[in-house]
Amino acid sequence: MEPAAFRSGFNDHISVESNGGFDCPKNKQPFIIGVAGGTASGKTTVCNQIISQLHDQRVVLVNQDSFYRSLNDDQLVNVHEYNFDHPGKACFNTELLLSCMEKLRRGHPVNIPSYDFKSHKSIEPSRLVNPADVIILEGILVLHDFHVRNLMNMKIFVDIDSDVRLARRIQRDTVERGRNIQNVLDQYSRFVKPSFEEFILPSKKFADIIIPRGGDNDVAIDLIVQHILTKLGQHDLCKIYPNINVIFSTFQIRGMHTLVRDVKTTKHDFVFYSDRLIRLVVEHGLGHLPFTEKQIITPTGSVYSGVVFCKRLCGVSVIRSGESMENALRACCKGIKIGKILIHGDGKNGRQLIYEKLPADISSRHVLLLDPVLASGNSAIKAISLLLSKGVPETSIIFLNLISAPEGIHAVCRKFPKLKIVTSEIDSSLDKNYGVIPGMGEFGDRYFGTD
Ligand SMILES: Nc1ncnc2c1ncn2[C@@H]1O[C@H](COP(=O)(O)OP(=O)(O)O)[C@@H](O)[C@H]1O
Ligand SMILES: Nc1ccn([C@@H]2O[C@H](COP(=O)(O)O)[C@@H](O)[C@H]2O)c(=O)n1
Ligand SMILES: [Mg+2]
Repeated sequence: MEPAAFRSGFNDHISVESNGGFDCPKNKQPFIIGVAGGTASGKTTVCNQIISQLHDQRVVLVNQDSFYRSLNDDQLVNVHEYNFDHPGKACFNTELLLSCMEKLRRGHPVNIPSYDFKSHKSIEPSRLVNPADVIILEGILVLHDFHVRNLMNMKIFVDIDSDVRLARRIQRDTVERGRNIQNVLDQYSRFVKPSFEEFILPSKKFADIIIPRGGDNDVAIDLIVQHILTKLGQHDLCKIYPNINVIFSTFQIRGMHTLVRDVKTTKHDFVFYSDRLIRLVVEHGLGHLPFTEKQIITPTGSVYSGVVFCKRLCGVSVIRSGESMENALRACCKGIKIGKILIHGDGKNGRQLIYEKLPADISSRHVLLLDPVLASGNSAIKAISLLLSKGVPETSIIFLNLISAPEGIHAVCRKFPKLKIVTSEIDSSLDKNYGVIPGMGEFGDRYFGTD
């Protein structure tokens, strides 16, 4: 089965032939967005907002600025004579840009040059960019060049009044790019403004979406994000199933995922970072338990209106991977009872319950079901069915895991709409062996060192 991110028919107006015979089947290509606009219109700001709202997706940003050619010594002496806003070959290395985009589109990692606006040169180190489901290409002239434009599935033009842009450019270039006001104004009137009028503004006609007010336009950004999610087929999971809770993604969490998902990560690091992620998921899951209000007196004699933790809890781990989550649960809930379930069966084969040992009074407890990976959902369904047969109400079950595949979410949530799932990331799909993609491999083997 193809990953969900690639199954939704996006890129359907791009065929393999029309894009230079790329070796990737057309339904496996990433969604490419171009963001153009005049200098300081807010392109970078808009891109960052889109990226932060797409936090569960694999997104990369490529800047056209990275492909500025380094100035040589003669050019540097007369830098104020240089036109950085012209689409000609002398200014940008568009061939390199196209080749990097082509590699990313084929699913290969690329090294993107780093550009320094103060020295007007490419500098080391370059930036390693990994393939992603969404690639955003941003820059003043990305809609001008036919070949670059032709890469895009969605073309955006950020449109802001020129006065506002000039004011922002003066501020930015004097603060961040080592310029003085006179340089900025001279460059603006000699090169930036004429090139904007001749090349950039006319490229607006190629845009699918024009965003007035740039980064202030929350509605436009939200619509764009919803459209991308729809195209990725990831749109509705949290909306269709309100019982799914994905913990808020931060760079810390992305960093931990990067480590645990990396095939090169050592067992020691895998365990360390999995434990950190598990702890976050467990803490988040506990936040979904019912509570009662309580007022206490602080040492200052003041009244604090708080809550009391839910007391009747238990954990149930699905052997063997789920056992890796027990320590975090014990660390958060002193003396918690933990039951075990062993289920046999792989892939889409039927699941068999091999062993279970659950607290006798489980039906009167809230149950935290522990299993780090939700793949097809078959094991989870078996485990949840057992809990229900023991009299645990569906509403009293919180299923905690690190990664969930959309297939598993659909299967579990359709069958058990009243339980809660707490996860740290939703992945793209399952492969033909029912492994989660991109996934993290066989969790139990990596965690317990049996791989
Ligand atoms: N909506 C906004 N309100 C205020 N300042 C903004 C806004 N959007 C961008 N800026 C500022 O204007 C400058 C240019 O924005 P940037 O996103 O870098 O534009 P571009 O990438 O189009 O050149 C930056 O200093 C940025 O912080
Ligand atoms: N060495 C350079 C290279 C480029 N510029 C200016 O940068 C502008 C593009 O970046 P934005 O973030 O504003 O889109 C472009 O207008 C160039 O004039 C520069 O000043 N020095
Ligand atoms: Mg920018």
